[in-house]
Amino acid sequence: MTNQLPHEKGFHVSWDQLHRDARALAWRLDGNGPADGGWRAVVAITRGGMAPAMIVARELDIRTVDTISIKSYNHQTQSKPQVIKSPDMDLIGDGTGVLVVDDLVDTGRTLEVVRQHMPKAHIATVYAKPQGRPQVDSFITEVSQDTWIFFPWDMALQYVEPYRGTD
Ligand SMILES: O=P(O)(O)OC[C@H]1O[C@H](OP(=O)(O)OP(=O)(O)O)[C@H](O)[C@@H]1O
Ligand code: HPA
Ligand SMILES: [Mg+2]
Repeated sequence: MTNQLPHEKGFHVSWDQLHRDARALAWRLDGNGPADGGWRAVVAITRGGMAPAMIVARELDIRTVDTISIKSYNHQTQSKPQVIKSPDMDLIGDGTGVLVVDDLVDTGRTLEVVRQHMPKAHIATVYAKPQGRPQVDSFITEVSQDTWIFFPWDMALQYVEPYRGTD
């Protein structure tokens, strides 16, 4: 394992910030579902989409929640996206009224696979990078392409040296 980042900048997101941003996403989506029936299900893209999907489902009072599992990274190295597990397609249909939620879109390759599965679903992420933006229907915060977003489940509190150092 290496500590070296392929990106110049780090954007560190706390649980509190993630909660606020996922709530903001839910509020943005509220009332924007199809006129006949609104949002009827949430599909979380595992694993990173599960925490924001839970918050969005809670805010919008949606109790039908499924998952799609797409693996596209090993640590910070991208490989060809693979569908490991599909949602219940009897429930999802073509995706009308379905909210697909992920933590972020980066290159957009994960969401390309999702769109093939559920062409009419609404895809929402909390964070977005410019290259992936065309793949996402709603998001809250954009960061630059050379930023790596660190999520709270990948971090821990730890000691840092004082700014002026110690003798
Ligand atoms: O837009 P892309 O370039 O495809 O990248 C975005 C995807 O990559 C990460 O998931 P990852 O595949 O690492 O799995 P994880 O959610 O289980 O961490 C992230 O959670 C998004 O799902
Ligand atoms: O910036 C990122 N942070 C965490 N996971 C990711 N997967 C793709 N891009 C990112
Ligand atoms: Mg993911």
